[in-house]
Amino acid sequence: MEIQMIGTGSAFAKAFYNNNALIYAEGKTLLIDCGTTAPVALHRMGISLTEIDAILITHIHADHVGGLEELAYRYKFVHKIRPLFYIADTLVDTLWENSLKGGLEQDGILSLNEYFDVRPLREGAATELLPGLTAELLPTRHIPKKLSYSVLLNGTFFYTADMVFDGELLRRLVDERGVRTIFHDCQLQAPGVVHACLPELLTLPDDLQEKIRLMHYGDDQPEYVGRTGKMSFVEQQKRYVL
Ligand SMILES: O=c1ccn([C@@H]2O[C@H](COP(=O)(O)O)[C@@H](O)[C@H]2O)c(=O)[nH]1
Ligand SMILES: [Zn+2]
Ligand SMILES: [Zn+2]
Repeated sequence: MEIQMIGTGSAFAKAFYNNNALIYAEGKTLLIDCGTTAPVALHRMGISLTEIDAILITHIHADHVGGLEELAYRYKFVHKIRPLFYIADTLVDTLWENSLKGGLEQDGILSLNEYFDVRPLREGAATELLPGLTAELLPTRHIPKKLSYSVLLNGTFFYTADMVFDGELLRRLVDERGVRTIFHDCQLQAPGVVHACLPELLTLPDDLQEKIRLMHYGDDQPEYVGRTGKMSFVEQQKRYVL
């Protein structure tokens, strides 16, 4: 399994694309989240939508779902394919009713299923998304009363969506679930109100920090190189073997 972030930026970053990822496994490709900048990032990387076999959505913020209208139209009317689309069962209706319907509903097209092969996921249940690629959604805290899910891939790789600091969860995942690598969203300056912030992540013991790579950062990221303890930054568009 390999990962390539098409972007590593925060919601407001301008020097980086939105924090969305491509996962490569056994010749197939999964897109995790599809923010507003995803279509242009994929285009500039030379990646065709036809190379993406499935999409997984973590939560409903524009830097994670804002590119879906364009993808839906291009898949349906240009490529004439309906890719697999994974999302927590608790978010399916909200995504359509509150985010996409205004743009995508038209005569004879009344649901997200017309564009994507929607496969609702139950939280906590490991599901094979593509051959050789299983995912388990873990509800993690982000915005009060707003559902957001982090993802455990193939049991060993933990990809936070957007989440506040939760050192106990990270400890349990490593000690009890065998997680070896963590890609963690990170707000570089305190306070981390809706994300983990760097000062909080720096309180983690070295053995956890060594497993963590930081993503979802702001345009000030270059100022923090060398100031992240045992953690390191994920580089946008570089491929990592997991
Ligand atoms: O209660 C809130 C809600 C949002 N924010 C800011 O907005 C962005 C939302 O985008 P994310 O993708 O979740 O980052 C968040 O980073 C905050 O900057 C907030 O401060 N408080
Ligand atoms: Zn975000
Ligand atoms: Zn968010």
